[in-house]
Amino acid sequence: MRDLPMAAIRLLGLSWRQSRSRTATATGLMLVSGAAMPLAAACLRRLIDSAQLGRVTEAVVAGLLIAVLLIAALTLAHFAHLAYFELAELNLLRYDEELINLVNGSPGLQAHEDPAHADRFTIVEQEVQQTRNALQALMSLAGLATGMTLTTVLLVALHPLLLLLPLVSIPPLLAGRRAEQRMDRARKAGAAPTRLALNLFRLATNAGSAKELSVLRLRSEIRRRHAHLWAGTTARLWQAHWRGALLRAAGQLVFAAGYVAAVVLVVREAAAGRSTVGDVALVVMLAAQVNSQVAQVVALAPDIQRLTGVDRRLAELRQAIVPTPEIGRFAPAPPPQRLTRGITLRGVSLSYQGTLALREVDLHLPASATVAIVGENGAGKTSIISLLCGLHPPAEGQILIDGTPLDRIALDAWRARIAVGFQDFVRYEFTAHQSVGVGDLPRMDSEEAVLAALARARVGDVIPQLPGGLGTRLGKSHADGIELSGGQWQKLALGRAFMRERPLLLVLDEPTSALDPEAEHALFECYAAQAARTAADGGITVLVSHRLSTVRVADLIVVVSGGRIAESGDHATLMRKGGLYAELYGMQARSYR
Ligand SMILES: Nc1ncnc2c1ncn2[C@@H]1O[C@H](COP(=O)(O)OP(=O)(O)OP(=O)(O)O)[C@@H](O)[C@H]1O
Repeated sequence: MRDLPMAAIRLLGLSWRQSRSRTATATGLMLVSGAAMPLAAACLRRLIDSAQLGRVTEAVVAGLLIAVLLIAALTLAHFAHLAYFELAELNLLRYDEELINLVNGSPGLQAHEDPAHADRFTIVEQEVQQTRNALQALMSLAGLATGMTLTTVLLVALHPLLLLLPLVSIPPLLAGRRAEQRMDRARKAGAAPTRLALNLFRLATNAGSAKELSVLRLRSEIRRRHAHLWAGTTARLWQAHWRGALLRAAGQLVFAAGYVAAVVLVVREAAAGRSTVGDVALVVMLAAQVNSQVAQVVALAPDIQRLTGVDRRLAELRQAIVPTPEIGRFAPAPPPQRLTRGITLRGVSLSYQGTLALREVDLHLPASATVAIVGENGAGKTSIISLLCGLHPPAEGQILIDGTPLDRIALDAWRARIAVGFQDFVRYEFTAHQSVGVGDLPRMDSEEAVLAALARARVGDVIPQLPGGLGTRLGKSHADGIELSGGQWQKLALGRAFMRERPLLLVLDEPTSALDPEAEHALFECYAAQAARTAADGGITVLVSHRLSTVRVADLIVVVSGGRIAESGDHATLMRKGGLYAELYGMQARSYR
């Protein structure tokens, strides 16, 4: 409860910053609309008493005022709605921007991979939508507070005991709060299964997984798991809803008893001749208003109380984002213009949520070299790439770029000198031009740069296959979007990787896995050419591959096994050594025969 005022102030503060005129208009209209009904009741008393005393003019003025106030009570809230509806949309946009920034706020990928963080994000993502209702509820509450204050003043002026009438409105509020806490707990407990169920839903409806699900006949198994998770979450929510409804009903009953007592009290006062007929009418009308005011507050309470949940979880999310590591006494250095020595990993270990994926890796990638990283699935190849790109900090050891530790180099500037084609590349549902162009944002709009990158990557043949050429919209999020094959998407990703012209590090992580052998062959020729361009700046080309025959031309082949460097050297040296590489190479050569 203590957090509620702060959460409300923060939401109103955000609204004020988004649009002062809309906030002021909505609040002003709601305040007037809230005051209108109690004022109309006061005018009614004046009308009845004046009519009894034969004061016609006074009675007519009171009657006209009642009409104006009723119109205000009935219409102003609608005009206020127009203003706060727009405000709520502006707020949502701001929250979305903040969430995008928060999720991408840490320098590495740890925030994305932490399951607790993912849970919190899932909840916040859903709950910020509720700030729309919370803002409406806060505005309505401002009007109600004005109305309730006026009502209380008018009631107390008639009889001090009538002050108890608004007080008996507190039990329903407390009951509402308890009910909402139950719902909050149920939602929190259901976040992880909901995430799993959504994942299964996406799997079951995603075109990409349709083939595999059909062939493996997994559909009913996925449906069964999805239904099971969903049923568990729904049952928990339903139970919390049901108990909450009982609590709220008990609170309302307490108020109903107080209302009956107030009406009886006023009728007795009138019978004793201590009040006028107008006073009786006033109390009957105000008591009914208190009833409806409290009912409205109780109805609004869940929306407002939910605001504390959103606010708290947003604060937790902000705190959970790992701040950019302190550089301490070192100012971040720019990356070198060109590499002269190369990149060195010294005693480097990497862990994912406490599990070691790389152990004590010592490795030197010489400037201008073409390096191949090979090894079995899960050996740790992509983990090495991730370290080089600064996506994960090493748990131990150092990465040196021409002798300067990577953690002392400005990360954004280092990444700007990397060109990369990831194994799990992104399928940007933009135009084909943009999907390639985003590989080098400053030159994104240049058709010449995009075509040159596609040519360097030797994947230019993908463009004539598209109905609208470079302008073709890709993916199903566009009504006229074209879906591409896995290989076509990968070709665009490769073009993207070749957009940056002079990278210090060009990484191609299994770039040919979805391509046909002909495309693969063309590509490897191209790697050699690209490596020569990159090498002019001392740039290093790193290629991760499972196909050993294609990497034999590399200057340095690094064999990774079980998170360690098993051996390294050029093809001839490694074959002479007769170790793991020679064994794997022999096996692959035999299987291709
Ligand atoms: N984000 C992650 N969170 C947790 N564990 C991870 C993550 N990424 C990789 N791992 C684990 O780290 C180990 C090394 O994975 P990595 O992706 O580096 O292997 P790889 O050699 O590139 O494999 P592949 O050839 O299958 O792509 C594996 O055991 C993997 O399960």
